[in-house]
Amino acid sequence: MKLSWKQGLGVWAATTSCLLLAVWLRYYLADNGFIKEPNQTYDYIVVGAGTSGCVLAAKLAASNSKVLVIEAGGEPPWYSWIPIVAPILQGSEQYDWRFRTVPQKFAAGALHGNQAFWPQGKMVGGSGQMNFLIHATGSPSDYDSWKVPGWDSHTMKKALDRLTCWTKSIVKPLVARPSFLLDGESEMCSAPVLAEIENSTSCSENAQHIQCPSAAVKVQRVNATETPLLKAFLDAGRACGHSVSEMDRWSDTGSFMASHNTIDGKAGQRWSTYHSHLMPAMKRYSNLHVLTKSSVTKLVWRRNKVIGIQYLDADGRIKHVKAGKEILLSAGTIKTTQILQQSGIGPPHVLEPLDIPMKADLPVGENLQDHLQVPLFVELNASVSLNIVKMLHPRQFWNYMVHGKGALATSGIEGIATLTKKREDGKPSKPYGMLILFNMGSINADVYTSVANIKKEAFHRWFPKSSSLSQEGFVLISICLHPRSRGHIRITSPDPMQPPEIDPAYLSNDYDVQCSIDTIKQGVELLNTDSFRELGARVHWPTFPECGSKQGIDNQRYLECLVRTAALTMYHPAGTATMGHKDDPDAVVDPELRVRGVNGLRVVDASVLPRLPSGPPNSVLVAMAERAADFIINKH
Ligand SMILES: Cc1cc2nc3c(=O)[nH]c(=O)nc-3n(C[C@H](O)[C@H](O)[C@H](O)COP(=O)(O)OP(=O)(O)OC[C@H]3O[C@@H](n4cnc5c(N)ncnc54)[C@H](O)[C@@H]3O)c2cc1C
Repeated sequence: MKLSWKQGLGVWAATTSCLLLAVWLRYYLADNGFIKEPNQTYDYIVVGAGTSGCVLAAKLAASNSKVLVIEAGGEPPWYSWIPIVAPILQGSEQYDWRFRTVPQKFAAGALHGNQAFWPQGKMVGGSGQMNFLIHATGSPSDYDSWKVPGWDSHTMKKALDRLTCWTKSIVKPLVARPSFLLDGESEMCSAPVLAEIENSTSCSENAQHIQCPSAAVKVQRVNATETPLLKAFLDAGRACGHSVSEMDRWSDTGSFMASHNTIDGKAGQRWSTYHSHLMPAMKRYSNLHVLTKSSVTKLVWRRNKVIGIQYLDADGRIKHVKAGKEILLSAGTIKTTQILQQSGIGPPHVLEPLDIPMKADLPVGENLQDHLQVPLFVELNASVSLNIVKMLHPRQFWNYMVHGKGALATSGIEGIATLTKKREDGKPSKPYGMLILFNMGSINADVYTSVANIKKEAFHRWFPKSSSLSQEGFVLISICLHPRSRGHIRITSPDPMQPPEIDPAYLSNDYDVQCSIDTIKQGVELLNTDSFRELGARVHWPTFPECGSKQGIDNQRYLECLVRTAALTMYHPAGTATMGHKDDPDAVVDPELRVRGVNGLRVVDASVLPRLPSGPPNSVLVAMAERAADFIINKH
């Protein structure tokens, strides 16, 4: 029987809808353990069910404690499990906090009002439920530079190794575990595996001996033999004299490699800490309660001890819950800062004008830092990239729904390079820049301009071919790994529902501009190698009028202007409740993440990072939260 195109479309739409419904049912019916009304008292209250909060809650619940997780957002939408759709959640009123910075003096020229938009997840899973899934562990020198007792590179390596389990390709087909082992249980990698590394060689001997952790980060490595673009990236790196490594390396020397993404390789799904930690713990422990759509506004005090929280429930009523042991703030950098200041923990110059009684004079909100990215579009004339037409092909849906494979099962991030350079004494520097290969030829102007606040005209000068849905190409992202600019987050009203003032002071330190330029130059150099020439690679230098008419790599003034115009957030705000030695005046929390001078309160999220690691921080935060849970369990 021959179908007309309309009938064919109808069959395709019906099949797709059924499959989507099946996925939806699978996730929604599986989620239990959410409560409507909390008890009056718990041992621990975890504020925020994001990357860090999910880990803490699961580990504390496994220690037999009564745990309440309180989350401002609701359950994540079913489509958040599909790796490629992450950007769709940005800008959503329901799932994104939609923070905005104040106008930036030295950056953000392409953005309306020089204001950067900062998406942050507002749902169970937090920002880890909408992120781009890059798994990175940083470099050893990152942790040593913190100079915080107990957080050196040696300790962090152990914590990160405990998280991730590498295995070799011959153990395929992968068998996903039905639920996670929790405390005290473990298994070997060679049996049901928790991580997929295809074609790995460097770790294969070790793989049999590594103990899989109780609740691991599943990591899928993009396979260079399947993606010609990644192969070209790695070959170009090699041709330019960089080292290329098979696996995530624990080293300060920098290298090019395939991206490791936190994707469940078997199902092709996002692997956030909701999935890895909270969801299995909710199914297993009746002492773990999760309350959603409830926003914590303040801490409740008895003298210098925090004994509970005040929150607004889903109907906007003010309510209170007590914690017998501790409150753990894991609300993410911005909201944790806000809750602390609103509760009287912060610097006098923030609290006094608002008549908020001071409980602890600490530099909460200072030391704000973020990674900035400069994305450049590289056009190709070979059919090797993803684009919207290819992604929407019915075969991709089928492949995804039936096999958990294909374009929808990827994040689009395929290659990562950590860069070093020669110092004056001839020795290599520590990693300073990162290149990311984002395999996406067509970029939707409406989506991108609205989520990133980009002026339409600037966008078209930046991504001139974006209107073609079948465009071949990729986005080469350059990141300065250790920016020196520091900003702040400050509340400007005693009303907890008013957003705080966010000023990252982007590019206020000239080092950050030059660091971005050096990274861009190393990225563009790759395009002159045979591997990219064969694909017809051509970079589009944005033609911003304010940057003059001489675009290109040899024009320093153009490059400076480009960075100040086109740098965007890489979504990693951190540092505002920084961790430090217990007597360090710049520290908000001590090495065990207790708020200095306050009893019963810890902070466990990106705000405690003294300095950003050499890469996206999500997996580092998972390791930190696992360690924090150990501190807490050992204490009580
Ligand atoms: C778009 C995007 C892409 C990213 N890509 C990557 C990547 O590829 N790789 C990577 O490593 N990192 C990435 N990141 C960064 C990474 O996801 C974050 O650093 C990490 O998730 C932060 O974890 P957290 O625990 O500090 O906070 P979050 O995960 O943001 O969790 C905070 C939680 O607290 C809740 N909350 C806030 N206020 C309250 C309140 N008052 N009451 C109750 N609950 C509250 C929030 O709703 C949220 O669920 C990305 C981030 C974004 C936004």
